[in-house]
Amino acid sequence: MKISVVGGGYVGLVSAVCFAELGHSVDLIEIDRAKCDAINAGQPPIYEVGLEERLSAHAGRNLHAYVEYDHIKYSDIIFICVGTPQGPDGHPDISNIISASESIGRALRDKDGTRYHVVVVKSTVPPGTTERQVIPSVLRQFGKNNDQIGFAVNPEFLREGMAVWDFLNPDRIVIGCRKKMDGDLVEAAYSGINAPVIRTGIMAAEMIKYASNAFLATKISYANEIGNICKKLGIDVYEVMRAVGLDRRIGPAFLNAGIGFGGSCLPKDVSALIALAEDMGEDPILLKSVMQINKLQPLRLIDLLIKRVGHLNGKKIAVLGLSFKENTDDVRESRSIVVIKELIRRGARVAAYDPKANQSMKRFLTEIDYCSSASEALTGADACLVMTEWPEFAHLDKEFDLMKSRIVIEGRRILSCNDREGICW
Ligand SMILES: NC(=O)C1=CN([C@@H]2O[C@H](COP(=O)(O)OP(=O)(O)OC[C@H]3O[C@@H](n4cnc5c(N)ncnc54)[C@H](O)[C@@H]3O)[C@@H](O)[C@H]2O)C=CC1
Ligand SMILES: O=C(O)[C@H]1O[C@H](OP(=O)(O)OP(=O)(O)OC[C@H]2O[C@@H](n3ccc(=O)[nH]c3=O)[C@H](O)[C@@H]2O)[C@H](O)[C@@H](O)[C@@H]1O
Repeated sequence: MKISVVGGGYVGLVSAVCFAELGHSVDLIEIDRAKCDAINAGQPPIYEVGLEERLSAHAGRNLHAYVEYDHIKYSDIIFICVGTPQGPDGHPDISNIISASESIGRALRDKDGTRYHVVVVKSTVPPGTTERQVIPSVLRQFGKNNDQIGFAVNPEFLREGMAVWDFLNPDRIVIGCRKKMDGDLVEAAYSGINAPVIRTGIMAAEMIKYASNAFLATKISYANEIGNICKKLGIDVYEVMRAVGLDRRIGPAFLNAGIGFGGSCLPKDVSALIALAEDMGEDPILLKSVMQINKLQPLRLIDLLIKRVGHLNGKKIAVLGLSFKENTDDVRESRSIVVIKELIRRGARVAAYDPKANQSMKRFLTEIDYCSSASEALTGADACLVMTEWPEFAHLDKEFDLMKSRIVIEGRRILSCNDREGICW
């Protein structure tokens, strides 16, 4: 099949590479020329496990990146994967979606012949967006026989850090469409992947994505609330949740308590669902509490730190982990940003280290020392905060002896050292 993917970020680039891996011929449209050039050179502009090898195997062969939209007229399917960042009022900003839709409509207007195309929204968009915004934007620009274009929604469920594996091994593939043949075409793009395919209407597919992310966020805030109660009682919440998660009706995933959820999606998508509900006169009490717990959780870490070291003015605090989770260089909505800002506000000197995300964090925080190893950050530190579950942090132990005093607080549980002297969470 000929497939176009619009947007070469975490979702777009991973989807493009994986569709190429499945044997399709893929054109990727990315408006950022530097990213586009890097992709054509086989260099992913983002870090994802397994992405670089696969991209270099397909770039210039059955995967080509372009800044212009011209090539999409040869595609059977066009996946929209542009960003939908959070807007100021909680609603997502869908301006990239509208501009991509208009560009698609314009590019298809110039096509010859009667090739049929399905435009598929893979980006996360509020229910109603495809029907009310995407379809009219494409068709207005296309301006010809509407029978030549179909539409579908195919939300993406990959996790950063596991993106390639998740794309190729999904728990389910959700396809929402009006016409059966449009969904059949999208389904054919995934042939070779073994997963249940759920066929729905367009709005239900959009909603499935929000309902899934909101539920994951709810599990985390629930674990954090139980964790906060456990802490007061001197109980280990990890021990509790391990047993709770063995109930098959609950499941073990997403019950790790700590500093809360970050990233470009869970906070944004829960906020979008809250805004959507409020637009319709609903008061989404549960979802608002999920966000409230998540907002307060990183500040509890600072309280704990102050209890251990007293005031922070002039103290050196080592921060291990800057990305919002392990195995990614993405720092969007990372809990480390909130925590570091609070440390700085209280006069602390911050020495930070991340295996992959030092560079990306430099765009958000300039007033801290970026270190090239955990040992460098720990040397002479008054205390250490472990913020991300990077596997390389699991084995830290004697490195903590480089500190002025061995005060280590785990914002996320990762350390496996035998000597837990001075370590708490
Ligand atoms: N990051 C993730 O793990 C996941 C994200 N999603 C959703 O997928 C969508 C994309 O997310 P990310 O890949 O993280 O975003 P991103 O910000 O990493 O990438 C978006 C890319 O689209 C490009 N772009 C913007 N406007 C464009 C246009 N008009 N034409 C061509 N390219 C354009 C940007 O330059 C950027 O490279 C969002 O709706 C997000 O909520 C869904 C599942 C997982
Ligand atoms: O829509 C999206 O963008 C994606 O959002 C999340 O994926 P992602 O944000 O990449 O990462 P997660 O593994 O979900 O972690 C999100 C945050 O929650 C935190 N988390 C996760 C699990 C847990 O038990 N506790 C916890 O605090 C992580 O450390 C991280 O900060 C979802 O897991 C994906 O299914 C979805 O496709």
